[in-house]
Amino acid sequence: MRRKLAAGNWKMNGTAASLAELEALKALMPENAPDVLICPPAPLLFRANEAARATGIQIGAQDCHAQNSGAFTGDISAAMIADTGASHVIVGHSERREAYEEHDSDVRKKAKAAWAAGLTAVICIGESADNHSANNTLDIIAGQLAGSLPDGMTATNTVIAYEPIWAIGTGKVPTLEQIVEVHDFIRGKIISRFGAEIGDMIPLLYGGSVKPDNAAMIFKAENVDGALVGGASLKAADFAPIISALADS
Ligand SMILES: O=C(CO)COP(=O)(O)O
Repeated sequence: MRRKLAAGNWKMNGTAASLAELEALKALMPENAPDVLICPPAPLLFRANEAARATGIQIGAQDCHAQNSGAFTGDISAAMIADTGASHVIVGHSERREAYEEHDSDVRKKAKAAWAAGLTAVICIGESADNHSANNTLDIIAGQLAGSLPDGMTATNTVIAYEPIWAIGTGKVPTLEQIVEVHDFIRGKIISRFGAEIGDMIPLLYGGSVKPDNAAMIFKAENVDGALVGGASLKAADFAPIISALADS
């Protein structure tokens, strides 16, 4: 059985006061809750880990540098993230690919740095609106998987998040058929490259406008093992029903 994961990406939102949402979330979570991960902004990581300790909620970062240390002003390394007590780091989010021109090769290096620090890498992929309209989704995804996933992926060191860029923050969500098609395709690709023992066990998340009212539909897809949620992860009252929908799927 693959583990289910409800992951929240707070992006550049939240202050220390927002960490009260962790306890609120714990109170609203069902007893059979799947794994839950919150990725707050980097300055909150230490405090988030403290606040989450009694809740069972895991904490992750939103990006890391590919190097362990050095003259990289403003950056943070995977080792530093691990030092806060965090367990995961998102790499290759489309907002970073776009705003910082991160390419597959950068994402691959960051994922390896995450592994070296003992973190699970949440590797993001997803096609643009133009590629979606031109029916190039599967080609783009195949290229991103080939380029962004390092050799050495195991059943526990990686989570893959498929986030169509046109669905992020727009309220637009692919149809269930489209979600099934892409996640089945990703599953097939990782099984053929890494073998069934690994490829079958990697959790695949869907991300892009996941909300309490569409989560159950999204989790119907057999190869969707959870979600990477932006806006609706900021408030416990919005994230908890998504977690419950995943638990019930
Ligand atoms: O980018 C996302 C999560 O990483 C998705 O964001 P939204 O859920 O706000 O669309």
